[in-house]
Amino acid sequence: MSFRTQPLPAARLNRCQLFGPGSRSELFEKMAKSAADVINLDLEDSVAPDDKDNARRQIIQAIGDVDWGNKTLSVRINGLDTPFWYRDVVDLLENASDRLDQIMIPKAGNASDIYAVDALVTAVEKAKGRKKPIAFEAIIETAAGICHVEEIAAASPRMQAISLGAADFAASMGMATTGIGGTQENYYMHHQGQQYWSDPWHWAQAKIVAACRTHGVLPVDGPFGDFSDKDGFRAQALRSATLGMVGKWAIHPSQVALSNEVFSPSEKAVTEAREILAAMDAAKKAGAGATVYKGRLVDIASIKQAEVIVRQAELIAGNQ
Ligand SMILES: CCC(=O)SCCNC(=O)CCNC(=O)[C@H](O)C(C)(C)COP(=O)(O)OP(=O)(O)OC[C@H]1O[C@@H](n2cnc3c(N)ncnc32)[C@H](O)[C@@H]1OP(=O)(O)O
Ligand SMILES: O=CC(=O)O
Ligand SMILES: [Mg+2]
Repeated sequence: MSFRTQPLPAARLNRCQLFGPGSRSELFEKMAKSAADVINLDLEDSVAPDDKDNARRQIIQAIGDVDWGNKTLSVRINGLDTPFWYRDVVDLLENASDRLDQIMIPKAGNASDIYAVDALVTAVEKAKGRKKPIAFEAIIETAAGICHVEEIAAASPRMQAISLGAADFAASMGMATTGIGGTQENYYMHHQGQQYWSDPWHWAQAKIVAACRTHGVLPVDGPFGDFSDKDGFRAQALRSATLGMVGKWAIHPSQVALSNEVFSPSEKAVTEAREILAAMDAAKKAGAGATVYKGRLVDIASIKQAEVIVRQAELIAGNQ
């Protein structure tokens, strides 16, 4: 292993990110009362161009007025290819209260995109004497973004999370689908008369997870458009969790509980993880690096695996 140890990501819960358009202020209180760990107030694609100024004003007002509890409060700004993004950053940083935690940068294509937003944010923070540094999350949702995901993860000490945005990603890649995430009807293997569905998002997710883990950034799965399909959402979220992602977006309140459930380790998993740690502790005292737990090998790597689950359980317990 490299002598550089893998940095831990920010110690915060990110099991579910609930989105809502900045133009729909009647949703803000409902979002604040939800069980989502992260709130994403949107200035980008859920807001019509003529409504951007109004949405910006409403969001700035609500950041100060609404009780957001202990949630991470994030605003998705417009992409760097639009005339809106600089005004989003300047107005937010000049006028929003210190309750704002994070800015989400959509369609990040390379490290320079993050650098540009960082330069602007840093200047306004200094000019206004803002006490709390704003964190960044980015969305990988273009061909350029997935090619450069590692440099994006490393681009700024402000970077705390990266999501896969399945809708724009599919469009940018020229994928033959209008579905947002989940199983794609035509993506299957055929064997002896049977169809076996594959996961077209898998490779991009794995690439994002590796880049994030290398640089201590939280990897997150993005939207699942069909909010009436709970089984489909759960299957997608379970695959993401198994690959190392820490959470998923909710584009409708009905997806919040599902996401929280999938990205919270079960009691059984936590008990097992603690038992593995205890078994390895006993092995260490006996001078062994490996032992047997429930008939299977556990060794020093198992300690690190178990610690992932215990750390998440402790974060959840600390949040209650
Ligand atoms: C795909 C690429 C992306 O960029 S995704 C991220 C950007 N998109 C978004 O932010 C969209 C977020 N979602 C929404 O705007 C709405 O949920 C959509 C999907 C339009 C559905 O709205 P609507 O028809 O009002 O839903 P509904 O009648 O089923 O609502 C039931 C109750 O829940 C509420 N609700 C709705 N959406 C939210 C939300 N995002 N956060 C919190 N609460 C929400 C509704 O107001 C309604 O409440 P009540 O039962 O009447 O009190
Ligand atoms: O912004 C999210 C997406 O899926 O596109
Ligand atoms: Mg998008």
